[in-house]
Amino acid sequence: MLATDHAAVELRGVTKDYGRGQARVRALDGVDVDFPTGSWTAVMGPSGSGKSTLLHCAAGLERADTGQVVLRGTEITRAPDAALTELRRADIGFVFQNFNLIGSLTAEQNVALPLRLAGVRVSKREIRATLTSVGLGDRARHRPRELSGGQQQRVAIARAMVARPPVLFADEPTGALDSSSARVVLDLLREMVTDTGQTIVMVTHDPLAASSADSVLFLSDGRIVDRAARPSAKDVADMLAGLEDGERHGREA
Ligand SMILES: Nc1ncnc2c1ncn2[C@@H]1O[C@H](COP(=O)(O)OP(=O)(O)OP(=O)(O)O)[C@@H](O)[C@H]1O
Repeated sequence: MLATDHAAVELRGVTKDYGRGQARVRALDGVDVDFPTGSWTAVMGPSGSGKSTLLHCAAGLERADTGQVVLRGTEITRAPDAALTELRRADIGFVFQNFNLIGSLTAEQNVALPLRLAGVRVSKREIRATLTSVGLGDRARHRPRELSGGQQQRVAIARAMVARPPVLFADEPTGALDSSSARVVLDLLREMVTDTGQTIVMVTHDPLAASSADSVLFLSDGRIVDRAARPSAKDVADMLAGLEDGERHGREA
C-alpha cells in the first residue's frame, strides 16, 4: 500500500510537562507533526529531548497537557480511559527495547496472547506461519530465556505482526541487539510497511536504524527542529552531533 494523504497519527500543538513549580520540566513544547499512513518515521534527538514522551503521547499511553492527538481520525487527547484502551487494543502495536515477552509462555503463546486477550480466534497454523516468517519456525515451543536477544525481538515483532495493528510504535527496537540481529529486525519492520501498509513510529538512538526509515524527525528540548527524508546514516549521525553540540554550547553559555 502506498502512503496516502491521511495521516495515521497527527499531533497538533502538543505540550507535556512533568513535575510542578521549580521542578517543572517541559518535555514537549508545541509539537506539530503528521505520521503518514503506510510510512515509517524515526524519531531522534539528544537524551532528554522528549522522544519517549512524544511516542507515549502519540500512542495514548500518556495524555498531552494541551493540543490534540488524532489517531486514525479519532481525537484521543480527551477520550475516556475505556475508549482509549479499546482504541489502543484495536489500532496500535508496540515493540520495546526489552522485548516485553512473558517469560512463562512459549514463543507461540506470546505471539497469540494479545489476540487471545482480545477474544479473537487465531489458529496455531497462523501463529506458526508468522513465527516462520520471522525465521523462528523451529523455536515455537521455546520460552524467552531459551532465545537470544535478537530472537526474542523477532518474537515481539511476530506478536505485533499477527495482530496487524495499523500503527506500530517501536521504542529502541534494536537498542539491545548486535548489528546483524538489528538488521534482521529492521528488515522485518520494512516488510510491515511495504507489504501490509502499516505505519511505524520508531524512537532510536542508532543512526543506522533511523536511516532505514522513510523519514527522520529530530527533537531538541521538546521541539521538532528538523525532518529529513531518507537520509543516510552519516547524515543522521551528523545532524544528531550538531544538535548535541548545540545543547552543550547552550548549557555552557
Ligand atoms: N515521569 C517523569 N517525571 C519527570 N520528568 C520526566 C518524566 N519523564 C520524562 N521526564 C523529563 O522529560 C524530558 C523528556 O524526557 P524523555 O524521556 O521523553 O526524553 P528522551 O529524548 O526519550 O530521552 P532518552 O534519549 O534519554 O531516553 C526529560 O528532561 C526528562 O527528564
